[in-house]
Amino acid sequence: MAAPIKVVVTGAAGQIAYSLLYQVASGAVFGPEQPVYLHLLDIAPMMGVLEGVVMELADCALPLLAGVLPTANPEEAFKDVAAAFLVGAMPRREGMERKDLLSANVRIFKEQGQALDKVARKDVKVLVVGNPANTNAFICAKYAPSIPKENFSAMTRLDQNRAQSQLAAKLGVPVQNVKNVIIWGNHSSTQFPDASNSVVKIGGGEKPVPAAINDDNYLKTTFVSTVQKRGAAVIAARKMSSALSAAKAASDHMRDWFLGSGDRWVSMGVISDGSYGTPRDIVYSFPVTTSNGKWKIVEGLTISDFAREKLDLTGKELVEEKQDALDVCKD
Ligand SMILES: NC(=O)C1=CN([C@@H]2O[C@H](COP(=O)(O)OP(=O)(O)OC[C@H]3O[C@@H](n4cnc5c(N)ncnc54)[C@H](O)[C@@H]3O)[C@@H](O)[C@H]2O)C=CC1
Ligand SMILES: O=C([O-])CC(=O)C(=O)O
Repeated sequence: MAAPIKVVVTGAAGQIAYSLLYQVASGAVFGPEQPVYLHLLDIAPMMGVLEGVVMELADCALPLLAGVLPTANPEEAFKDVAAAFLVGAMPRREGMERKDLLSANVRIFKEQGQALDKVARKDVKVLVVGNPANTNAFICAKYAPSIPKENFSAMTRLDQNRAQSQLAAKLGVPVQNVKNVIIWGNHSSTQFPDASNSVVKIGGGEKPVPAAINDDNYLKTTFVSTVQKRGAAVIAARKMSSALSAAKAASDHMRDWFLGSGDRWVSMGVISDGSYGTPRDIVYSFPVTTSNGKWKIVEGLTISDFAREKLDLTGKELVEEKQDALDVCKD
C-alpha cells in the first residue's frame, strides 16, 4: 500500500463536503490503493458541527482513511497537502447570480492562496468549488505565486455532467455512451454548453451527437439554457444549492486530474493561454485531456459563428469579474 497523501477539504462542515468526504475517503478519487489523510478546514463557529463529521468518518470504518485533522487554521489545514478541494464559501440563494457572491467570498480565496503558498506542497492540485468559482480560482493562484498557475482549477464538471445527462436522456442512451460535450467559459449563466463535437454510442455504432439528435434548434436553445440554469432550478426546488451532484463532480474532476481522463475530454476552468481567441490570464473553462497529473487544452476544434459569440460573451464576463475581484482584494 502507498504512503498516505494529505488532502484538504474546506467548508468541511457544509453541505457539499458532507457528500464529498465519503467519496474521497472511500477511494473513489485517488484510487483503491491510495490511503488519504484528511485535513478538514472550516471556520471557528463550525468546529462543533465538524466534530460530528469527524465522528461519522470514524464510524464509516474506511480502510483507506489514514487519519483526520479538523481545524479552523488555514496554515495547519494546508500543510503539505497534495490535493485541495476549496469548497468553503457562501452559497447563493434564490434570485442571486453566482457573481453576487464575489464580494463576500473572494477574500477567502486570497487568504487561502497565501496560506497554500506558505505551507502546501508545490505540486498541490487545487480545485476551487466555492462560487464564483473561476474568479476565486484566479485570485487563489495570484496569491500563491510559488505554486504554478496550472495547478489551480475551477469546477465546471458539474455543468459537463448535467450536459451529458441531458443529451443521454434526449437520445435514450445510458449516460456513459455520450462523450466530449464541452463547457466553455464561466461557471455562470453565460457558460456555453457545446454539443457540436460530442459523440454517442448508439445502435451498435458511434455517431456525432448533432447528427443523432438531428435538431439544431434544440442544441442551440433548450439544451444550452437548461444547463445554464440548472443550478438555479435546483435552488428553486430544494431552497438550497446542489450538493450531492456538486460533490460527485468534484470527485470526478480531481480523479481525472490525478488518474487521467483516458479517451474522453473533460471540462476544467484553467488559466487561459488565449486558446480559441479567449482573453488571456483569466480562469476559463476549456475542453482538456489529462494524463500524468497534467491537463492539456484540446486543440484544433472549429468554432462556428454561433459558438464564437458565446465564447466571447462568457470571456467578457470573466474579465469584468476579475477586475471586480482585484478591486475587492486591494483592501
Ligand atoms: N462550482 C460548482 O459547480 C458549484 C459550486 N458551489 C458552491 O460551493 C460553495 C459551498 O456550497 P455548500 O457546501 O452548499 O455551502 P454550505 O453553506 O453548506 O457550506 C459552506 C461551508 O463553508 C464554510 N466556510 C465559510 N467560510 C470559510 C472559510 N473562510 N474557510 C473554511 N470554511 C469556510 C462554512 O462555515 C460552511 O460550513 C458555495 O459557494 C456554492 O455556491 C455549489 C455547487 C456547485
Ligand atoms: O447554482 C449554484 O449557486 C450552485 C452551483 O454553482 C451549481 O449548482 O451549479
